[in-house]
Amino acid sequence: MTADTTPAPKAEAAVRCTGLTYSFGATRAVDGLDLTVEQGEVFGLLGPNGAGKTTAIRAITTLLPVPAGMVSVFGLDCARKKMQVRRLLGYVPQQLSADSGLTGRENVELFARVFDVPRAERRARVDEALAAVDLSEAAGRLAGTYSGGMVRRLELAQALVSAPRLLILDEPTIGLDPLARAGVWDCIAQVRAATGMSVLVTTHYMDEADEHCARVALMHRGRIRAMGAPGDLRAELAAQLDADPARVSLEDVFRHHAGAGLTGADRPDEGGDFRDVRRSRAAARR
Ligand SMILES: Nc1ncnc2c1ncn2[C@@H]1O[C@H](COP(=O)(O)OP(=O)(O)OP(=O)(O)O)[C@@H](O)[C@H]1O
Repeated sequence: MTADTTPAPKAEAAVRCTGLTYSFGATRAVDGLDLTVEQGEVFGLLGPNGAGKTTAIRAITTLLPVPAGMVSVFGLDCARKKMQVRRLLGYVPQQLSADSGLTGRENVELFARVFDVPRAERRARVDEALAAVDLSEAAGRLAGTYSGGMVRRLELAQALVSAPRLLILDEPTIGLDPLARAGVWDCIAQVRAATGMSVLVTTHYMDEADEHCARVALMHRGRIRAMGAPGDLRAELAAQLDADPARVSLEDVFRHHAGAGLTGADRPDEGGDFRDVRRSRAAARR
């Protein structure tokens, strides 16, 4: 008897974008984006302010139309199966979505109702979501009394309560101190390990993506400039430059692929590079 060598059918990708293009008037925010997020992976979409990350995410979440190209989530066409796609998603937007006048628990309960979690399961699912982000003890306090890190984790609980297969997070750690950032990433890792859900996250913190994402896409001016496992991208550049791989960062990879344009010198309205962005956000917080 011969062994069956037929390869197992490949699982449908969690996200597949092919030639996604989106313009705001004359501004081409996303310019022919090809991207695949495999099931179960944590995928980082990286780039400076204005790179087109949020626009791409909003097309994937069906909040923006797909005027050119194709976007699918678990094989469902985002342009034609909006409601089915939405049922598979948990989305934490960049803007704060928690209500400071409600307790942590009430915020999560609200999302459970909005996402139509069956009434009989609601209490248990809210408890589980709060426990997953380590907010069980603080659940009875008003969200307005939470620290920045707790608010971000609360928003994560809001997105998790509907048990999504794909979690999409837009800049989940922006404005947080290093300890709070680590707390958010720990929650993401634990939930992913427990549920096997796929995670698509945008950030311009290259060091965080390097540590926490299985694969990343480096985006600049609406286009992907490099894509792969962070370690592979760093090793490739080190080999090209004949440099010590330990001394090559993901930020170096980005600079290498995005070139001089990253400084914004030829696009003054966008302004600055990663270090400038970090500095300006830090200054804004002060
Ligand atoms: N509603 C809008 N109207 C007009 N232009 C927009 C709008 N939203 C985004 N843009 C422009 O589209 C481009 C991509 O913006 P987008 O917000 O997708 O970038 P981003 O990578 O998410 O940036 P950030 O890290 O600041 O969130 C930018 O040039 C931006 O100015």
